[in-house]
Amino acid sequence: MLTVKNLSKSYGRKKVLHSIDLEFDNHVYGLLGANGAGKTTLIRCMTGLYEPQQGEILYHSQPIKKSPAFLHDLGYLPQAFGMFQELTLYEMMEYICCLKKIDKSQCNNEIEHALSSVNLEDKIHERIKTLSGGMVRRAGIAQAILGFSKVIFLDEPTAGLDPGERARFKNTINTIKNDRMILISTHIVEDVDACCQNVIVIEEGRVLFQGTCEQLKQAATQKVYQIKAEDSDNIIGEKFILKVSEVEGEIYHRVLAQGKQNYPYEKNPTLEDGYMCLVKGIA
Ligand SMILES: Nc1ncnc2c1ncn2[C@@H]1O[C@H](COP(=O)(O)OP(=O)(O)OP(=O)(O)O)[C@@H](O)[C@H]1O
Repeated sequence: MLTVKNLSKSYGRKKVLHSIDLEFDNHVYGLLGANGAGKTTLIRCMTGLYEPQQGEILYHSQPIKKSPAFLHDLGYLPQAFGMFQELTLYEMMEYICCLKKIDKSQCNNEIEHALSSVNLEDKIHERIKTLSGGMVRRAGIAQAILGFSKVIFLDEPTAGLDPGERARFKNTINTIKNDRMILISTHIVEDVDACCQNVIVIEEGRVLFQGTCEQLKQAATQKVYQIKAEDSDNIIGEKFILKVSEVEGEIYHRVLAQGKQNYPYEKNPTLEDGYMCLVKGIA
C-alpha cells in the first residue's frame, strides 16, 4: 500500500538518504538505526514534510503529494511533541480534529475513542502541562490515530519513558494495530521486538536490512555466546562483547563471534543479538 522508491535526500551538499527502496503493508514496522542514521529524515520524507531530491513515495500506487487519501489516512507523532501546553487534552484533540477536517458532529466520538485507546479518557479535561512525559507521549499517539488514520508514523515514541510506560506503549500498539500500517522509529531494540512483526535497519542513510524480526534474530544464529569473562580471550577471530553481567558473583560476557568456537552457542538469539551482528558486520 505504501512504497518508497529509489529515495534520496540531501541537506545542502550532505546526502543523508541513499536510494532507499521499501514496501509497507498493514503491519507494525520498527525502524532501527544509530543516531544520525537518517530515521527522522526518512519519516519526514514519507509524511510529505520533506521533499526528496530523487525518488518517489506512492500510496496505493499514487504519489503521496497527489493523493487526497494519503492526507486523510496520515497520522504522525513527531520526535518532539510538546506543544499545546495551556490547552486541555480535549481542546488539543479538538484542534487536531479541525486540522484533519473531521466532521464536527463526529469529533466527540473520535476523541473519546482515541483517548480510550491510549488509556487517557480520565485525563480528558486536564491541561497538557500537568501530564507526565509518558502521558504526553500517549496523547501524541491519540492525536495520530484520530479519524482512524491508517498510516501512522511514530518518531521515537518511547524515548525517555520508564519501563511501566514502555510496557503500556506496547499494549497501546497492540490495541490500535489492526488494519493499519504503523512505522515506529526507535533506538530501543526491545521495543521493536515487543511491538513489531517487521523491522528495517538503516545505517548512514542506507537500508541494511528489511524483513521480519524472526529473520533478524536468525542473523545471530550460532554467533552468540554467554561465557565467563575470563573465557572471552579464548574466542577465535573477531568478537564483539555485547553485554557484561554478574550472576552469583561471577562476571559473564555476552559475546558475538563468527566461526566455530569451543563453547556452546546460545540457542535462542534475541533481536538485539541479530541487530548487533548486522551492524558490527558479524554476519
Ligand atoms: N535540517 C538539517 N540540516 C542539515 N543536516 C541535517 C538536518 N537534519 C538532519 N541532518 C543530518 O542528517 C543526518 C540524519 O539525521 P536524522 O535526524 O534523520 O537521523 P536519525 O537517525 O533520526 O537520528 P537520531 O536517532 O539522533 O534522531 C544526520 O547526519 C544529521 O546531522
